[in-house]
Amino acid sequence: MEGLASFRAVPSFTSRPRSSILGTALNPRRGNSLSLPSSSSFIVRAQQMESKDDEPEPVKIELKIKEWENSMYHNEVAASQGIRIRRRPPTGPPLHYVGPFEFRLQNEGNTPRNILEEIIWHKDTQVAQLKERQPLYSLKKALDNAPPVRDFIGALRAANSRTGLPGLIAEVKKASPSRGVLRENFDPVEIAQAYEKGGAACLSVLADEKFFQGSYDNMLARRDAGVKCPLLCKEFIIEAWQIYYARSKGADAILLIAAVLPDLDIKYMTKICKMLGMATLVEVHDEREMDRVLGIEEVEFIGINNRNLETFEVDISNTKKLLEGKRGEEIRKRDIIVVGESGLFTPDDIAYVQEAGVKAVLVGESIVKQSDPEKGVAGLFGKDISLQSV
Ligand SMILES: O=C(O)c1ccccc1NCC(=O)[C@H](O)[C@H](O)COP(=O)(O)O
Repeated sequence: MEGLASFRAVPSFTSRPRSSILGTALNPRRGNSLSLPSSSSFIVRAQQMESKDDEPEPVKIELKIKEWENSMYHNEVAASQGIRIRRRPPTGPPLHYVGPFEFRLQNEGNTPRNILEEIIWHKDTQVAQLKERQPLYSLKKALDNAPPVRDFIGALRAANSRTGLPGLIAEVKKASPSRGVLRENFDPVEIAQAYEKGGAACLSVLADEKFFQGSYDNMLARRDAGVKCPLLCKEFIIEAWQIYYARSKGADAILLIAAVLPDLDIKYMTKICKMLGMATLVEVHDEREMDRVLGIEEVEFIGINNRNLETFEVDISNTKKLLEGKRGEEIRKRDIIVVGESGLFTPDDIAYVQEAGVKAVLVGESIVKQSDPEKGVAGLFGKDISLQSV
């Protein structure tokens, strides 16, 4: 269904030069013709190319076409792997004209279909801006001053053998799209210290500002405050540049979401992490994603999210379902560490996912909401799991 989004009068319809580009373009990667949306909407896209700089008009149009082709190509590959999350269309909603009026139509193609897609489209814009300020070559130089990498998976294994319980990745989470603000009085460093004292093996730090009220700077602040737990940068990664950025801010591990990234991206980004000494937690939500990820030999660390990031529905039996049968066997054979993520509130929940086969859990809401997060950790496990206790 189409809806009117914005509407304004333009001085003259003919004052805007129309491009002669029509409904097909060459896709250089495949050397064949790529089918485009209806020619009229494509002409309007080309018309929209308002300049940010002094590039001549044909160059700008060419660049926009390339940009458009890239996102279309990505979406085609992603869709062939069952990925529903699309990349942001580079030119936004197309313009339409009626007499002297110009208006934009919101439709399936140019409006995010769910919250995850909205986050990804926002990331796309944000990363483009950040990259302009700090291109990859200067980011790579900044890595020389980054704090040394700590062994994220090693810390989880050690905690698991010390306590006999899943190692805890405690999430420092102020707010979320599904739950709103979780904790008003939020001091990220104080919460991290409390989690560590309570026995967390690692911390998950939300970096996204717009949807989670997180920040990259929280990571460095924690390290400066002497927090020793390795840090997972909880961010929506769509480009390798973000991995270098996370490392420069002190991250020891990053998250890759299989619902967003095609297999080749996961493989490539996992290799970059390895090169940087970081761990890669690859997150899945359903059997199809699990099978894709198990098909990537570089993967050694998998998170099963019990939350559907498109609908927010949470069901902890998802962890059990994905670890049953052949998948569980393969995971054990390859000694892959599995993390049960989201919706874990009680010692029974922890016992349930442990029984299903996880060696670690990622928990946010239930512990961050406690007035004393250190005690919250003990409450979650039904016992004191701090270093002093065992
Ligand atoms: O938590 C959300 O609302 C959310 C929405 C969209 C994308 C991601 C989202 N959360 C990320 C997570 O999966 C959780 O922060 C993490 O697993 C901890 O979950 P919980 O213990 O239930 O807070």
